[in-house]
Amino acid sequence: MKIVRADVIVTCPGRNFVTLKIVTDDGVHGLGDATLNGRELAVAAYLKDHVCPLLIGRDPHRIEDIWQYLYKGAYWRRGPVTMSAIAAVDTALWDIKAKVAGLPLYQLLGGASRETVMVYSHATGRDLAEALDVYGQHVDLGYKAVRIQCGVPGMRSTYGVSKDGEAYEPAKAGLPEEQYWSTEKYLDFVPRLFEGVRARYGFDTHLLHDCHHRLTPIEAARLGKAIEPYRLYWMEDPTPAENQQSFELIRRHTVTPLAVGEVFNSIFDCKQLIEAQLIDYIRATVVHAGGITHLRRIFDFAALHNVRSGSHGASDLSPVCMGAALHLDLAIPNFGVQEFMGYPAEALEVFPHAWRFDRGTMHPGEAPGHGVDIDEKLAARFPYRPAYLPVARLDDGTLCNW
Ligand SMILES: O=C(O)[C@@H](O)[C@@H](O)[C@H](O)[C@H](O)CO
Ligand SMILES: [Mg+2]
Repeated sequence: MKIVRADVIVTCPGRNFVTLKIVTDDGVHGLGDATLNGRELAVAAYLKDHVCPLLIGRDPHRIEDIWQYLYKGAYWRRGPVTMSAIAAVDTALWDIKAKVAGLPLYQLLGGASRETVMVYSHATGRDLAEALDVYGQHVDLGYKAVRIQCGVPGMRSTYGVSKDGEAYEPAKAGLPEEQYWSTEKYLDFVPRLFEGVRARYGFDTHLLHDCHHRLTPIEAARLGKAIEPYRLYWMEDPTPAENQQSFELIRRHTVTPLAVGEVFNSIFDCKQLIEAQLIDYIRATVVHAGGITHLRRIFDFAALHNVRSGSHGASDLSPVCMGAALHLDLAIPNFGVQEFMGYPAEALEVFPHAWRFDRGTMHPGEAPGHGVDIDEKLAARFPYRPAYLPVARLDDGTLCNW
């Protein structure tokens, strides 16, 4: 079998997505997600100009060899653009292999280790009262794990909260929006949010929260310690993880579980975090961490150190990525939880999918491959629209972590 075509499809059904479609001489095709929020066209160009021509004529079954060829052969290793492109190729090849075998992808990964995949949803509110009400709505929908984010009194904007009460979407059309941030106000307020959740809903649901890289290690340590009575499932991205050693300081002070990894693209971004058991959940995902092949390697390494998975699944990771992620989630022994924000209705139409959601759990479905396809005619009706993640500044104008 040979690869005869590799096409990059850019579409914006509610938000921008980049998809790689690989076609074989047998007429089988596979899809991979290549979406990098706010830098979509860079990955599209990397694929079109530098990767697709290298694929033509190769045997699609040689997934590991093609992965190594694209990784080692580029000379320039790692980085989100390169690794998202490699991920797209890898995911499409696994899709093809499973389709040829006539099996859902999870069967090729060792078969199901569980019946369903627990997902966590996003409860957001402009203030405490709204956030607590929305949390309750998610519990009523059957979610067993809910992440809560809330507007902070005295702060004009904050991470993770939609302005209009609609579904939260971080990227905005046009140039990046400037937001403001005050760690002091946040740290004063946020323990009350978790106290409110536990007082009203008890301890039956897993409670999650994303700090979105905003704290210094010592601030994160202070927060983790303060919120121990509310027993969070995890505190996510408390501080930027470029310096993995930072987490030693946080760990020394708190038993609040830590989850990190949505911006990671390689096992080397989390090697120390995992080896030294500085985190509890690794949140890397298929599209940004080199595809099924490389993410499986990360998860297996994490399993050796009692670290569980908690893959990023925001709406900027396409329904193709979600499909692929669910197969891995179902198969690996050290699964923790999968993020699921849902998608705009148009996106679900552009990407027909076998995965399904049922009261806080998901399943990748039994279709051969990863089970997600693309309606190219419909996709063409939604051309790319520039959209960017915001940036954040402190009161004095200093640019800080968003
Ligand atoms: O945990 C999450 O879902 C977030 O951190 C994301 O919304 C993140 O900001 C976006 O996916 C960035 O593209
Ligand atoms: Mg996050």
